[in-house]
Amino acid sequence: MMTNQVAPVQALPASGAGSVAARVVGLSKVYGSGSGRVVALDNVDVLIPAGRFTAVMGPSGSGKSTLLHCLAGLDRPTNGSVYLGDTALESLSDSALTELRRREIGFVFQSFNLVPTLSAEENITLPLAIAGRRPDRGLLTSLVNALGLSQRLRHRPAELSGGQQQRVALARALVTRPRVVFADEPTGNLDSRTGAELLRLVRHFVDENHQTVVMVTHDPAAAARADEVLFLADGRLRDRLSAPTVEQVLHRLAALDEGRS
Ligand SMILES: Nc1ncnc2c1ncn2[C@@H]1O[C@H](COP(=O)(O)OP(=O)(O)OP(=O)(O)O)[C@@H](O)[C@H]1O
Repeated sequence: MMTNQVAPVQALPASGAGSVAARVVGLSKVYGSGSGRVVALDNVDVLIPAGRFTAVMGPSGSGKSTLLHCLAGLDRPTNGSVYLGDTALESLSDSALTELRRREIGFVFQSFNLVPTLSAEENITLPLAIAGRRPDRGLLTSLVNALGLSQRLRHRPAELSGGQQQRVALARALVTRPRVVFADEPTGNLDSRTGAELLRLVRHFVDENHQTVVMVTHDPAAAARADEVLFLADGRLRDRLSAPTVEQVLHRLAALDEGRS
């Protein structure tokens, strides 16, 4: 059932249709040592296609967030390689990695992580301000309109609903035109209707703007909005499912549990 194959590095085109946005090869991540040693990821190969929506599922502690953090350059692997496009992250110094992250990666967190003292607009443009770049007004307007935030730009996060805050966080992740947006349980703090609306917007940016998105989720309905679901268990890639339905996702999760017991 599992097709855990990674094409040779040289054979992968850098951009364009059918290209690869990111990949990990032989990725392992070990935390701690001695009796506190935890193998969070164990020799994982994953390929993230450009312009597609990939979901990552698996039981609690299976390594989903660790995989996302390694892919996004927020955490360094113990072994193996992470590529963003053609760039091997291990070849970069910490400052070059920070620079690359600012340019090429957007991140959406479960808890929104907005700056409470800044307005919605200031939160959205913060990554550009940090990078010393001016906002592209056309892009900003189209993002704000697509996300239904035009009447909320002067509001602070505390004056916004959870769904609005997460839409601000999504705009902030998209405003730099990143190569990949990583989302760690972006609907985890939203009710199901608001979560579904956020996923509709994510899907819109994938379909209309060819945005690459990788999302960790526990919710089969959320995963079913993706083009492909990767299933992790015990730090390993156990299964993958293309064009998922909710029923198929549930079935694969059950099979994953049976495989572990
Ligand atoms: N900084 C850390 N120090 C020590 N162990 C860690 C650290 N981060 C993660 N782990 C361990 O690594 C394993 C994988 O954690 P990870 O957060 O990636 O799992 P997850 O699948 O995202 O879980 P959840 O669904 O509960 O968020 C777990 O056993 C966790 O306890």
